[in-house]
Amino acid sequence: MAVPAASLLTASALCPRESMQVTSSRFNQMWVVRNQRSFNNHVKRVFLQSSLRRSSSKGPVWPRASQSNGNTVITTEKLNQEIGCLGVKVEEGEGKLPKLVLKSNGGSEAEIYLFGGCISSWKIPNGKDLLFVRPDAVFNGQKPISGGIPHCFPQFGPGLIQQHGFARNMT
Ligand SMILES: O=P(O)(O)OC[C@H]1O[C@@H](O)[C@H](O)[C@@H](O)[C@@H]1O
Repeated sequence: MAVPAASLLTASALCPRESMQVTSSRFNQMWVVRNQRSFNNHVKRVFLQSSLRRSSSKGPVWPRASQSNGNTVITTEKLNQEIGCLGVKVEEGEGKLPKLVLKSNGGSEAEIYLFGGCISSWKIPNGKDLLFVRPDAVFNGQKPISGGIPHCFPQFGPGLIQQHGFARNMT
């Protein structure tokens, strides 16, 4: 399961002083993160190297949504067998994308799309949803889901790679 990769990436961004291991199933690598700056530099190096190998006359090819979708298709049923448990269920969400539905004893509920690890909904016990996605958000497993609580990594906003980084395209 690759979801923890996105979560760990965010955790490393939130805890820059912590040393932690970050695994990426997509790149089959494990990094020991000692600090955020060196991790970001490492990520940039990895992408620079791979993009230079694929560079054209137009310059380096940075990873984009359409290139991040080469994962094996796994059914909701199989995902439930792997990670489902009391209060944690995988359901088919918008665009047939799998989402985790978390239910607490206290009556609150959250939904997390595995694509990008995007938290799209958090309902408090009275049923009121405190999060929202953009009304025109696309759920096609290629374009990042706009809204909710996304994983923007390794950058926020525009920069060397696509807006808000590549983590929003990871599954
Ligand atoms: O449309 P995206 O890629 O999901 O980005 C979400 C938002 O990200 C913000 O950083 C931008 O200022 C907004 O303009 C944008 O709508």
